[in-house]
Amino acid sequence: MTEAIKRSLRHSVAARWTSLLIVSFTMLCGYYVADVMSPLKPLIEQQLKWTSAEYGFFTGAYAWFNVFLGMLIFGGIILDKMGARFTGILSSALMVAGCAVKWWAVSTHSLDHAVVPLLNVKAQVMVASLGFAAFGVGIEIIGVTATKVIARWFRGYEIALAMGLQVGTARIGTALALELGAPIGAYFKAVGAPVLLGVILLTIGLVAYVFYCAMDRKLDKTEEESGQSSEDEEAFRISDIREILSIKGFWYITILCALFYSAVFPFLKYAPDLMVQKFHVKDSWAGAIPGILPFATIPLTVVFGNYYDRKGKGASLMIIGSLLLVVVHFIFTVPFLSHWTVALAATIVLGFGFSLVPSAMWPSVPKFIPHRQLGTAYGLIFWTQNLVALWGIPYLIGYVLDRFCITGTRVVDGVSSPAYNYTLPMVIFTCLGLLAVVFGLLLKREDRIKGFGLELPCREQ
Ligand SMILES: C[C@H](NC(=O)[C@@H](N)CCCCN)C(=O)O
Repeated sequence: MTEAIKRSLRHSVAARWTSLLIVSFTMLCGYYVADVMSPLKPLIEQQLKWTSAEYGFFTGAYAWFNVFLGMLIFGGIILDKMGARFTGILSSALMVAGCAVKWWAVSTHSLDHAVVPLLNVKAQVMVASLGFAAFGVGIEIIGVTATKVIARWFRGYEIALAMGLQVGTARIGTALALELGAPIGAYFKAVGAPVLLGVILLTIGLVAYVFYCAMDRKLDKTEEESGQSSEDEEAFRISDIREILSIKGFWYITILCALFYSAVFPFLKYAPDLMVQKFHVKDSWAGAIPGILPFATIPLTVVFGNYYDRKGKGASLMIIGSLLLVVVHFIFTVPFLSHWTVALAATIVLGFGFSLVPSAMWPSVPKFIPHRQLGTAYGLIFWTQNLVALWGIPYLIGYVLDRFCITGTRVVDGVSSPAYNYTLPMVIFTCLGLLAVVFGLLLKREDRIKGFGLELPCREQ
């Protein structure tokens, strides 16, 4: 056997980075579609005559199947049992199909005036929501798949930088959605136009992933030839779930993830309204300051990922990131700090927190979970995150706002809507951040006891 055959493909710099480029592109397309409806809310209300409650129903559909049908947990298990090629293609195809259904629902007139019996929900809202729910399964499972793919290719190399680059690239999708969604919709005078662009992007993402599959097959072959595939090929057993759940560090990182993202993702959903209600920003500029966040995280996630690779300190980075979150939310809580420049400065600091934690969290999991169980482990983490951060907390904040925070009525262009005091929701977000710090500290202590190596560099020196 020649030396060239003996070496696994993952030792090739070009192959490693090409694989990263391809899966990151597929993720970018997914994040575009995940966020493209947010800037379209006013157009949806004008053209499709959806109410805010209907928009909220649709937005929440993202997590329906993931959480209540346990699709994320099954997805992780399928990934470990069937591999990245099967799971990646399946989830990419699901994203395309889900987005196509959503596009059809918001573009057709055949659903006009139809209502779903018993549920009393407009048929258009329901069909769009079901499409979004299917898409939600696809994007979350491809997220787990991409993370496991990167862990495989970059083990012993720049794993945190690679994961940071993947998350940073995906956030370009979010930034594109926030920046381009409304102008495209307005230009074509159709909510469906930016969604159709999403279907096209996802189809290109699927084709790109098919190319990745060829590389993955080649990687399998070279790993086999070089005798490095034993761990990966050991079959996944259902009892592995028990094994994963018996690791205290796994629980700490899962709870930290749920708490941290609960103080970020739902906050972002309400941030434009907070800007208007507390910081007296004009309605038409409501999204301008929160919109800075994805841009700030794109380079920062990469910088902190690179730092983790070279210097380590993963648990400390997660604690610092969570602390920044506490500081930012506390600033948003203080009633007299209401100048827009305060909001701008706080959002920039939030960008640091929102980069520090993801760039240290995701590459830390392979330090204490074996590769063959990684899909299941990430699936369980994402499931908990979906349950708490993408479904439970947004619902709780909406309830708290309606029940305890209405202070009067705002009238804009002759249209009246409730005026809210955001102090209580911001106290909740601050507490979530504080709890995230506590679980970060617990994780760091567990790392010291068990020696996971979270404070050590990821890159073999
Ligand atoms: C890597 C991580 N991904 C997630 O948290 C996903 N479960 C949610 C994706 C939401 C897309 N707007 C991240 O994005 O930090």
